[in-house]
Amino acid sequence: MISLRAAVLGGGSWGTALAYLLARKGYKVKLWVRREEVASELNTRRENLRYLPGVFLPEGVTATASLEEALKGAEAVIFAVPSHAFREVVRETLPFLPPGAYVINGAKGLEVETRLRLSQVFATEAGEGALDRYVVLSGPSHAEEVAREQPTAVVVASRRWEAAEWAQEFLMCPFFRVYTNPDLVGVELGGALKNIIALGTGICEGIGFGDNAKAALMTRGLTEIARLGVRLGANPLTFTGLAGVGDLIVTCTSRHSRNRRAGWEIGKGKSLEEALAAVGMVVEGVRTTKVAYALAQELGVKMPITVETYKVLFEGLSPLVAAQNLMGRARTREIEEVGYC
Ligand SMILES: NC(=O)C1=CN([C@@H]2O[C@H](COP(=O)(O)OP(=O)(O)OC[C@H]3O[C@@H](n4cnc5c(N)ncnc54)[C@H](O)[C@@H]3O)[C@@H](O)[C@H]2O)C=CC1
Ligand SMILES: O=C(CO)COP(=O)(O)O
Repeated sequence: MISLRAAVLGGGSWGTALAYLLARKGYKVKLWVRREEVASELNTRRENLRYLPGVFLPEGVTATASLEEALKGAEAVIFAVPSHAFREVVRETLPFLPPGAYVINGAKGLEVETRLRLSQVFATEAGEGALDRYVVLSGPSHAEEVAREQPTAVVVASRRWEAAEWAQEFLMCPFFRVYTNPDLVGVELGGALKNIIALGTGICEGIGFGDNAKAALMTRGLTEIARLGVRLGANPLTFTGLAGVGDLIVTCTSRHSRNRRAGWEIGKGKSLEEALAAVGMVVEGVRTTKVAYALAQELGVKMPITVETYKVLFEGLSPLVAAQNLMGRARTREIEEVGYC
């Protein structure tokens, strides 16, 4: 592919890793960060010490604190900011967004105040028609491994097939394999909801439970992700793919996962605030638990793991009691529940 210009918005671990990848593909990359000092440190040191130490940015990456400069001439704009900042950054970006540019969103979360998926947030800010150039990027992809060129497979989805295919070609490289999926709703929800289960798995490990408990949480967690997903219009098969089971596996088991780590700290007895401070990076699952809990109540979807995780995070329930509650639920069938609400 000919050399393209890309703007990556967000100088955390994911933004830095994606800027690295795109520059390795030979593109000219502008990495937007909020603070001038951070931009100049990235430009001189070539390393993001706070969020992705040990990774050196290729020459093709220039950091800037100016959105206007970052977006000038960009063929693609990649959002890599936490989901709670997404609406605000979209709003600031719109005046400078080149008309034909594709928007690729790597954030994995839901908006707490509105309970919207991030593509819906984008549509409310940019207009419904802008969704034709909007693509979500999801799947098992820890920044620490992507930026070290470790083999990774991800998925992109858009309501317009051509946009997903464009993003696939744009992102794909020998260490980053990109699949397409037409199910925007399912790919967004899979990426967001798996973080709740990763928190739960971390809690479980922090308590000292073993691999059986972890496997049970992941499997039954996938069931409730699919239940809510189907109720919200997703294709259940998406949850058997990279944005579903794939990302669930990596987030529940990887030493890189911030959601799993935060859960582990809570399982060891830390408060939510202490756990978040110990992680020091965004833990999307905390806010997503709030949204999924509210949606489950409102829509009457059975999500017992989400409910217990919510109570541990926000109502001071002891993790051990939460585990007992899950184990002590009325006996039920396995298969008939899958994909149901
Ligand atoms: N780190 C990873 O391996 C992956 C992360 N993601 C997703 O990417 C999104 C970003 O996560 P990370 O980069 O990992 O987070 P991070 O915690 O490493 O960094 C967050 C970055 O966002 C910036 N930020 C915070 N509030 C902001 C605001 N209001 N406006 C602009 N920038 C703001 C922070 O200064 C920081 O640079 C999340 O939704 C996460 O789930 C997705 C795939 C992989
Ligand atoms: O989504 C991710 C990997 O695919 C990152 O997960 P964490 O935010 O838990 O680190």
